[in-house]
Amino acid sequence: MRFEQYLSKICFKLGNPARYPRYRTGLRRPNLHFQSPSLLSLSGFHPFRAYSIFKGPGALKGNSLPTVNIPRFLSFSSIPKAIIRSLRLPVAGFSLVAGGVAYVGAQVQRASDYTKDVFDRAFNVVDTAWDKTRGVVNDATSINLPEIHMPGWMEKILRLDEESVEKRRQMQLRKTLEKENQAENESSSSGGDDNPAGVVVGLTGAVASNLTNDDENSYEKLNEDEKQRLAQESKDDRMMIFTKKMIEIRNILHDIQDDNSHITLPSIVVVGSQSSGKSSVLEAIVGHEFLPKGSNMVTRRPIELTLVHSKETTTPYCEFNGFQFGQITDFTKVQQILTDLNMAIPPRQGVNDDPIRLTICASHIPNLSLIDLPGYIQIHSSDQPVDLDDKIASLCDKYIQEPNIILAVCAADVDLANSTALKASRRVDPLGLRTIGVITKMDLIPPEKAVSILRNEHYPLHYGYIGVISKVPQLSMWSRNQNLTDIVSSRERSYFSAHPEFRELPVLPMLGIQNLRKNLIHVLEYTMSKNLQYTADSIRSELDDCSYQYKVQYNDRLLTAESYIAENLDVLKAAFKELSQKLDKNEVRALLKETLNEKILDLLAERYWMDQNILDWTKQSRTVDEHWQYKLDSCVSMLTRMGLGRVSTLQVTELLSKKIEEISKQSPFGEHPGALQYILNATQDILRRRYHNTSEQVENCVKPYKFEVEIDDEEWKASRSEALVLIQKELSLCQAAEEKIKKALGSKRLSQILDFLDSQAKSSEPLPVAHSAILLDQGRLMQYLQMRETILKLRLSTLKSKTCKLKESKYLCPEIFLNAVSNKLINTAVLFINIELLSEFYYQFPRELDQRLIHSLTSDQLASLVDENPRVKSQIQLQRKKQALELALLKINSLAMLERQTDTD
Ligand SMILES: Nc1nc2c(ncn2[C@@H]2O[C@H](COP(=O)(O)OP(=O)(O)OP(=O)(O)O)[C@@H](O)[C@H]2O)c(=O)[nH]1
Repeated sequence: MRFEQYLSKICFKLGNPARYPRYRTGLRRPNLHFQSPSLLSLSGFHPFRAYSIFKGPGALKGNSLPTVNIPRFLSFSSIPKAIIRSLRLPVAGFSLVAGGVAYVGAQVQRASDYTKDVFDRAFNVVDTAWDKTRGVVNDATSINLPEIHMPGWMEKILRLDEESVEKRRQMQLRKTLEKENQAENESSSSGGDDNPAGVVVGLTGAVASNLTNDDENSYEKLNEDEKQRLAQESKDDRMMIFTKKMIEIRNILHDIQDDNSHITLPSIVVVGSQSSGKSSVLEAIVGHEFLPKGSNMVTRRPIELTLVHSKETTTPYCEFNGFQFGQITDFTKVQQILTDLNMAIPPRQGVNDDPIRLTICASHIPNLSLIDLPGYIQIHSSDQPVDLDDKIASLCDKYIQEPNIILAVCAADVDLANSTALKASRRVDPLGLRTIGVITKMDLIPPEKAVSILRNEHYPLHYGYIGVISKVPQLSMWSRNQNLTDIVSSRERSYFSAHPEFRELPVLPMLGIQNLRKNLIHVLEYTMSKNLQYTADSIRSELDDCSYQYKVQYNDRLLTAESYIAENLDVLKAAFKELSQKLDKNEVRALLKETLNEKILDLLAERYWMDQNILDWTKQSRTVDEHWQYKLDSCVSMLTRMGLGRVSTLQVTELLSKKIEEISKQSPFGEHPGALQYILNATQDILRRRYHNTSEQVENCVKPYKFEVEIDDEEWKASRSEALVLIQKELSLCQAAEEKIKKALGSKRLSQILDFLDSQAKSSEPLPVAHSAILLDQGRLMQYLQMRETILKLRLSTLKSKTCKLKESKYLCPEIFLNAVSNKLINTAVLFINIELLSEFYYQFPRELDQRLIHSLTSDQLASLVDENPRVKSQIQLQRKKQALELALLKINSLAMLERQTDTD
């Protein structure tokens, strides 16, 4: 190949072969593309520059060598029952007494604190277990649900309003009084960190041990109303905790769910016609205006809302899951983001089923999971798709399936018979068992008609209807921060109390946002609880499947992004070590030698072989006059002033970059373009940092040679041998080129062409052209090569002669002297390149890799790097899914276990 290029280059310039001092193309010139822009700018190397040397003597001037570039069967409220029923245990009597008295007594405070703590453990034991492996499912748990605090309910938990429990408590109390200490011990030993039920039993015992008869008497002193109020509060708190836990589980499962997943945890899905008042209802529930508003169908994507009750949160905040907006406390901003995200769906598309996930955390909101959907439409505008109504209907149908609860929002001023929401809900829930009807705009119809709708006579629903007046009033500047729920409730109270029709008892609980909120909490909790076992079974089944796949496909080998990258780094570092042993001083020397040999040959060709007197001078006179002295001195000057510092440093940096790229591509990082880029950047950065220093050092140290080069005999001898090899190689190349032309044209035709060219040269008149221009070019090239062969042979014989044995004959044997000079330059350059560049690079590179690929990357960056390899990506995804399912199962089992124990008791 090199040979063809060599020939083609010559042919390129064939018009005047005599202008080409060497027919070498400089192919051995390094292809120096240093990626650093700054170094590139230093380069100045042009791919065709090699030709410039053919442009005559002057062309070489200034040319240095190329430069180096997320009715229930068992109520959760039975969890505390479980505790009460556990009072049948010897220790239990104490516990119940303690529960009643805990509310009022000072001792109770200590007991209840302990109880909270232990119950927390009962619920959160899985959290602890999970903590050990957390990190892998960071994404699933990325919503930072606030820490669960048992808000006073554990202080009240033992005070249940159920008579049977109270009787049992009395009986058990008598039985167990004498065995107090023993019970305490037993209960203590029955508790365990890893068994939630055990923890419950343990905690009651622990509480019991802290209580006295005085405490019980205090509880007895409470009147019935007080007891009922406390019991209700306790229930509400329990529900809240349960729902929150379930929402947590839902969030864990959210990110790992795919099309094959059958696990669904219930949410409340809000459906209704456009402008029926869905957003107003949701905002009244949340207490803030945050949903997109406008006439042009502003809800185009499902909005999955997770409401998280957090007592400690003084300033409510929102988080968009899957976005890096952080915690947003300004609800106007939330509204703007939601509007933008919705409006990003072009009208031509209509709706999109990719949900926006938003979590709202506040002290005044319940734990709820709600989904807002685009409103059903009757007609579409010209820029909307003709089948938009179908698209919305099918999107809503997707969400209103079991086990979700349907919140069918109907405006009171529209006949219920025409409610699209009710029609849709009836299709999937014909008995109306999981549909709640919300009648908005109650203020727009006569009270008697409103009451008639609420009586649930025409379109009965299991959970009935709730009438609201949810219109959000125009808020003044100073009332903007006020809780919207309070404002709406207050306006509702004024309206409903002003109309006697609403004062009838059966109707009262069916009115107002507050009642709607309470109903939603109860229905969601009930539905979740009802589905608890089914959900647990689904998770278990999916986990089994997932574990099986993991074992079969990956032999249960744990893989994390960190460990994967670390392992690959080890492989790369091993290859790097090998490289550093190979690419040593000798390698650099060979590289520079090749470069300088090219330079010498170019100089010889230009300065000597093109000289018309070379043949005579070599054959006959061999005199050293000024002419020939000047030639050698200028060649030495060209060699020593070629910018060796820059050239050699760039060549070595280029070689290093190339080698690092090669070993990186051969390493497992070869399948990670992103990681490769980090590696290459690290390489470039180190080399860039070392470049200037090294090149300066080399340049400074070769400076003396610009003025004087002293050669000893040994050096001369070695250089002579090398020069012979060099010229011999050049001769071989020349002969091979001739042979090639001969083969291509044939001997006969070639000699005809050569004869013609000879005759033409001798004739004063132009001869008739007997050959094509291409053939004539080939002939001229042949003449040129033959002449060069002759010169090279003569030079070889001179170099072999006695004359060239002595260093004093340097002007007669320039090839040897130039070779000796190049050796001196190379030795100096190699010395400093080795110290300033190679050693430093070999030290810094592995450390730079650790820094860039381990220490500096965020977990997201790390994950996206690892995901570049589809095989590893699917392994980590399956592993993440497995771990998320395990966590979800642990959490749901802890809830189910407490319920089962209560049932057994
Ligand atoms: N009088 C009265 N107006 C209400 C009531 N609830 C909502 N509105 C008004 O009805 C209009 C539509 O309310 P939205 O809450 O935006 O209805 P929507 O169903 O969310 O509308 P889309 O998102 O467009 O489907 C707004 O002008 C509200 O102010 C209400 O109880 N009484």
